[in-house]
Amino acid sequence: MHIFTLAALLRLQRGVRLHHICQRHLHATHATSSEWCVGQPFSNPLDELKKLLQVPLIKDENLIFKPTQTEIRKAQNIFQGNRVEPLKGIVNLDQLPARDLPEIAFIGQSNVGKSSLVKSLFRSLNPKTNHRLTVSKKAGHTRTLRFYEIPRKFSLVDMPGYGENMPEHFVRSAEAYIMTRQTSRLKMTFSLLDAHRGMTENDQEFLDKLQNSNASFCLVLTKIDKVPHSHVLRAFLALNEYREKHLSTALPQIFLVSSLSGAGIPLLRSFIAYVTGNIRISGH
Ligand SMILES: Nc1nc2c(ncn2[C@@H]2O[C@H](COP(=O)(O)OP(=O)(O)OP(=O)(O)O)[C@@H](O)[C@H]2O)c(=O)[nH]1
Ligand SMILES: [Mg+2]
Repeated sequence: MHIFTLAALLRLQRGVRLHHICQRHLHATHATSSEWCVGQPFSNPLDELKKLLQVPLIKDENLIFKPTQTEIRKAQNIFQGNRVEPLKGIVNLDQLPARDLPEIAFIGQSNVGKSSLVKSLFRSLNPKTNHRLTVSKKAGHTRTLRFYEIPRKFSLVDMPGYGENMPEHFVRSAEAYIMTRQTSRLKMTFSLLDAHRGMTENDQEFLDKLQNSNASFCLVLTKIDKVPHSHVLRAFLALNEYREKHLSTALPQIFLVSSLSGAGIPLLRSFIAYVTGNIRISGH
């Protein structure tokens, strides 16, 4: 079954409000970032969070993307065994690439880790590409839409962020691209939120715009290495609760990643390979 059909079905479902339950059942923990996915590079960091609760973290049916280890491994080869071509950054949408490749966009507040995530997805595959993709401590570093193509497979699109030091063209460039790019081209928009900072008013405003658009989008919690697991759990539950209340069109599954440690990256690679039609996932 195609993922959008699955997502459409799941939109109709309502999850339980776990946030309040969690406050009562949270195990005391001081587990640190370095303990994510130890010895299991292909696992979902969410599995680590499950250990902190005595009740289910999320409903089983909301975990809709469950590839096997073999399927995840296959996806790594697509990212790490192919040449990546960075295109020239653009601001005007009439300069968008004409090539008919599936696209995946990364959006979020400035400094949330968009460029780092794209870099991490391609890491170790092509050092020449890695050094062209720059990141910075200073918010507002990426100023244009940057397409990174794996020829004949897909493009990942890094973008400027909203919030601090947002470029003046943000609405007519990044935002307009996400809201108007035909869904036949833009297969998925990853909306990034910082596990350390939690969801901000700017995030809520942008997520509400996505909800009111035709864009297919899903939520990604970044920088999970930066804070204790209990902090990530609270950020996850708050985001999941917001999703249940306000974001019925978002994919019900939230991804957790650390671009620094690589936790969650193989799973995200396999999801991208799947939504762009580059691998098959059994049962989907
Ligand atoms: N600890 C940690 N730091 C991260 C992670 N991802 C990004 N960072 C740091 O966060 C800062 C911002 O990262 P970028 O990838 O440039 O963020 P961005 O969203 O592209 O920012 P703009 O281009 O300014 O919109 C940099 O100092 C990164 O090193 C992560 O997973 N863990
Ligand atoms: Mg950037």
